[in-house]
Amino acid sequence: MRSVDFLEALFRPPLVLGVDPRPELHGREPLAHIRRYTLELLEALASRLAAVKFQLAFFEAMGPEGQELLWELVSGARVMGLPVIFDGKRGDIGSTAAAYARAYLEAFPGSALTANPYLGLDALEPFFRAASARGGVVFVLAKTTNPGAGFLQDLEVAGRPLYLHLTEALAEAGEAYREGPWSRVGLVAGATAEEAVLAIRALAPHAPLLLPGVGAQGGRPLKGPGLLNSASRALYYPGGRPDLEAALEAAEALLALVE
Ligand SMILES: O=C(O)c1cc(=O)[nH]c(=O)n1[C@@H]1O[C@H](COP(=O)(O)O)[C@@H](O)[C@H]1O
Repeated sequence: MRSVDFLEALFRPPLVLGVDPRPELHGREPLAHIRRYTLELLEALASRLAAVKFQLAFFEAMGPEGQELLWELVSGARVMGLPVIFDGKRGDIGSTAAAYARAYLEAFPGSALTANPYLGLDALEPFFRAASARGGVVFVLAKTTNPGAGFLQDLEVAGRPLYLHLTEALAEAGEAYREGPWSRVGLVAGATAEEAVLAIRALAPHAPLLLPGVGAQGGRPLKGPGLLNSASRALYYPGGRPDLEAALEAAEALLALVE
């Protein structure tokens, strides 16, 4: 039996803490402060979260020490039994995708990775296989929160937007990776576009849905099976700075809308 499985996140409180650390908000020894603040936050919030989502770009931007910090925080979350999402939006030809899959889904069994579908389904298969073998989940971008997302995602093809064609194809591909009610092929749908979330859910009833954009980007949390509401700045920097007490209050306020 596997000791950790990301699908368990779907049975926890439906809130994801996004960790996107900005060193300029952490004083004179920023990395040490980020380490301490994040671990305290995770400890205080662990039982109230579905998962923690580490945005890889912010750690990469801190150089080699940032990478080290990331691994320490990932280890901390795992020790606390908190499921981890690596937000890397990876996507490349199959052989390279397989290397990304090794780096995240295989090295950290029971975790999730965000993926970019632009290269096609064959390029996503290594992620799906690794997730399936190691108790993970892949969240594929379907409908994103950025203002220009519609340029490709809403493109009308055969009478409906491209993101729904993608959703249908991924729901079909995800059937091979379904265990009970949930597939290991999940989708990302911005909480900023509620109608799109509902349309995606209708076409992909077995896909776990990651809903970013809660709070800072104007999205509000949505309630429903398999919906994971994700907030980064609104939870990690409530009021624009690190603040443990305010973060706990923000988490409870968001959860009150969906529990
Ligand atoms: O995959 C994501 O998490 C994601 C997808 C998307 O469509 N929009 C989006 O904002 N995100 C990520 O979610 C986080 C949003 O941060 P906040 O706006 O501070 O909550 C960032 O880490 C983004 O990279």
